[in-house]
Amino acid sequence: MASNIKFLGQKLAQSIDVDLMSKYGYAIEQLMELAGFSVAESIAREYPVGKVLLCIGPGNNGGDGLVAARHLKHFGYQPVLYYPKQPEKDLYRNLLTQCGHHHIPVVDDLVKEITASSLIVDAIFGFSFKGLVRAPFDQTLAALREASIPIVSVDIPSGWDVESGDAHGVGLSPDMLVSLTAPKICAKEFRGRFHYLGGRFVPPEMAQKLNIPEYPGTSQCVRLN
Ligand SMILES: NC(=O)C1=CN([C@@H]2O[C@H](COP(=O)(O)OP(=O)(O)OC[C@H]3O[C@@H](n4cnc5c(N)ncnc54)[C@H](OP(=O)(O)O)[C@@H]3O)[C@@H](O)[C@H]2O)[C@@H](O)CC1
Ligand SMILES: [K+]
Repeated sequence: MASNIKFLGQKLAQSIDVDLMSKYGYAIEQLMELAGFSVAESIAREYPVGKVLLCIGPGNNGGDGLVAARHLKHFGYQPVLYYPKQPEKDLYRNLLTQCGHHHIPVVDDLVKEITASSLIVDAIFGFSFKGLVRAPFDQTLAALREASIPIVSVDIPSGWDVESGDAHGVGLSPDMLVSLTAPKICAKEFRGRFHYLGGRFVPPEMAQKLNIPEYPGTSQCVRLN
């Protein structure tokens, strides 16, 4: 590990998120844009341009995926979205509209798209995931577990408990994990090749408490392993 960075439990991760949007004055759109941008940059550092299947969940982890898709398109990748549960919320609708105007299609046949892609982005569940995976995402995770292409997980490997990891044995085994703000406790169990940190929006007071490493130059991400 590159620094003595703090690993966050579920409650602490959620309270940091609240602090960023109250005490520190951020809007969720700003945080999400920088989070998703950092995911796209982490991917661009390690994987060649190609077709990327982004699996989008119903919360803000999914929002990060929608942002990452748009930046990946600008970087020359061919993103497609699998988005089985689309909440009626302006935040996500606007991000989806932006993807539409970037000619990023929404696809239905997950198994077919896995076969046609060179990389999967898991933006299904983040730090608010709890309990056993409910439908329709139980089926989604089952299909993704069968995939033979690399998976990049945003913040948490989906299906993993935020603190105890893949306690039920139904979670994904990503090749890359992009932790946002700071890694969650489950990231100690990460066995993939690339562990990155993104979300370069942490104010110095908070960065010091969490032992966030220096981001190099103008980069939005820093490798942790
Ligand atoms: N400060 C930061 O670092 C920032 C972090 N950001 C990102 O936000 C992420 C956290 O987002 P979040 O709080 O919206 O929750 P998230 O994990 O996406 O999931 C919630 C959804 O999942 C669902 N759900 C839950 N359990 C389930 C189950 N067992 N089976 C099925 N469904 C289940 C739940 O459904 P519900 O329980 O409400 O029915 C709800 O719809 C964080 O990880 C990071 O990626 C950035 O965007 C901004 C800055
Ligand atoms: K995820």
